[in-house]
Amino acid sequence: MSHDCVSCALNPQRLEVVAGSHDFVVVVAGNPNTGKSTVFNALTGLRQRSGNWPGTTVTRAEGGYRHNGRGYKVVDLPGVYSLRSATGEEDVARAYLENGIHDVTVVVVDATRLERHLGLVLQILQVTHHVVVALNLVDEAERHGIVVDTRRLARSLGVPVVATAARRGRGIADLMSSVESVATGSFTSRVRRPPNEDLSDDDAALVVFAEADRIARFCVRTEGRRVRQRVDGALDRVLTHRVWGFVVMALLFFAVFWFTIAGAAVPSDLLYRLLVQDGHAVVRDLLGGAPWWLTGLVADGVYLGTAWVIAVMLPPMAIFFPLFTLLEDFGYLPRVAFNLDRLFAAAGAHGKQSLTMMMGYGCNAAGVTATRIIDSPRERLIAVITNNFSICNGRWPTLILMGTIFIGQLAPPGAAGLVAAASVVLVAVLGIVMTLVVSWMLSKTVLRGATSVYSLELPPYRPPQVLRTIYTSIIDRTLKVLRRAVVMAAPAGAVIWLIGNVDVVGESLAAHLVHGLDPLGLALGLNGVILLAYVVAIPANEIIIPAILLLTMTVGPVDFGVPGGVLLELGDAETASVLIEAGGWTLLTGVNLMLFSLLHNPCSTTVLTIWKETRSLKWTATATLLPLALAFLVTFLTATAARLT
Ligand SMILES: Nc1nc2c(ncn2[C@@H]2O[C@H](COP(=O)(O)OP(=O)(O)OP(=O)(O)O)[C@@H](O)[C@H]2O)c(=O)[nH]1
Ligand SMILES: [Mg+2]
Repeated sequence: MSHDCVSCALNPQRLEVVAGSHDFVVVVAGNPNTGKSTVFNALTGLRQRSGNWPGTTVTRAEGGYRHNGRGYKVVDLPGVYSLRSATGEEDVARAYLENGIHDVTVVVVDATRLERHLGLVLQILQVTHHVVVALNLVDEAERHGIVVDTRRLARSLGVPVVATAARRGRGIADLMSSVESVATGSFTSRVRRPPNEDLSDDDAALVVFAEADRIARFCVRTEGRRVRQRVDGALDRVLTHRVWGFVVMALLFFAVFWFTIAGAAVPSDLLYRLLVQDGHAVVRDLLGGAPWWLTGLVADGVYLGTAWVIAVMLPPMAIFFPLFTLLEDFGYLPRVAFNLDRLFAAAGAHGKQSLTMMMGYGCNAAGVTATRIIDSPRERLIAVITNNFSICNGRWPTLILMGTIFIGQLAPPGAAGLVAAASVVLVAVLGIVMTLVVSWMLSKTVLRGATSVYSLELPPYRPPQVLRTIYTSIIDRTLKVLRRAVVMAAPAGAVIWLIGNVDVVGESLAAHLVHGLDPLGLALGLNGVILLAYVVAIPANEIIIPAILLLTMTVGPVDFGVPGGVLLELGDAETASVLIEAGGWTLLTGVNLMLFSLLHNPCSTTVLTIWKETRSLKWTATATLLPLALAFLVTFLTATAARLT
């Protein structure tokens, strides 16, 4: 089960680095959250994910650089607390450090917490002498009046020590030179006394930590008062307070969603006019001489589907990801995990599940991979199965549109936006409630077992780099997700156009399918169009709304007298009137679509990721079908209740 992937990482064959055009292999190791991935990125110029919480990296990443005419292959590992520990993602790192074929180990330590991180350095030195210590985060140490004497440290350890501030690239050139001198043998590390073989593991650990403490006291000087601890402490008293912690959390998340929804409105509108309205006309013109079906397929199917997805998804993602990353880099996410810990424990789940839940807000596939930070297989499965209730990017647009045209409309015009945002936030909160309820149900039935006791290290608050965060989260996350959406939207647009235009016994194929699905759809307070759209959108949820609009127009009773696809050029108000007049939608349809969107099965990418992570057909099927069954049940209940009143 979940540890299969870890054990194959433990397989020594997998640990061999494939020979390529490099002369040396360098591995970056260290305690969690010390900036290993940031050092890796600075060395290689890559953009491996970093974040201010322990457990950001769960698998190893590889890259390379050239220095003085030699090629270096670099491997970034998950953090380890100790070479003796044995949790999921730590195993990957530990096995690599002990058996991996590498020439130099760069051990990254946090200059502000040297005493805690030297233990691991000493343990690694018992395995290899080819070590360079990257004393990272020296910028933060300077800010807090902590001075580390690198010469003394290097002398005590017998290996080169380089001060770095990897986020700004400081010290990286020196680090490369030191790596070179250790790799080529021009620097000979001092061989340390081997550990006493007769000691028990516990005693050996005590010896190591006593030495770490001695070296740290010898090399670290703290100037001035420990302002940082006071500030961090004061912040934590509020942010992790039993009552205020929740208040701040609710306000912060409301603010993030509200900024996303309100801030995306204007740019979305602009893109919409540019890509969907003007762009569509241009594409049709360009295809002027082509046969009608080609124009239809390309302009009304592929182009419109894709343009719609970009216009609707790009702005909210470009706002949501940077905001979320700023909170993450500041160090807020582990505090949320701390606050929600009791709720998750009461639900029989692991406290770290709140971290994986939050990763799911961008993309459930990412959330599922992040569950590797949970060691217990039982609790990890609960986290995998319930990640679906974190609303991913593909689903925000549907919620926002439904909230705007069905719920916002109920409020007076001035408050419409706020009410629409509130309805979306309410659905998100419902998602958290569902996560807890389903976790509880699973832990009481098929996934019974003890709740793990774990220690969550609260990382220090770190002022994030605002501009850089905005830049990297737009380039890395937003564009990556968008590319995927577009790749999925183009063929889906073509499929929808085709089934809408291929006639079978007097009706289009789409009409046959929609009418077949109508009875079930209406019983759920939805309709056949919505269900068919969800089938077409199994590869990617992003295309639900364009699929619904195109299908409504194709099979709806009202003839708008316009060629296929053109209805997608409508704004919110017109979209509403199309859905209501041609599709026969009511408030119930809008609300139930929101509920269905929250609950239904994960997209195909996520299902594939669940399979890769669990290697179990049973659990992959459970994670796929349980949410779908819930979606049917909840929408059926609300539809029935609505009909009775
Ligand atoms: N101020 C400052 N922040 C840094 C520096 N290096 C890394 N950080 C920040 O520290 C946090 C942790 O960095 P990562 O590179 O993700 O750390 P990691 O060691 O790979 O973490 P895990 O993979 O979770 O073990 C991020 O928020 C980084 O932006 C630095 O030199 N200075
Ligand atoms: Mg990392």
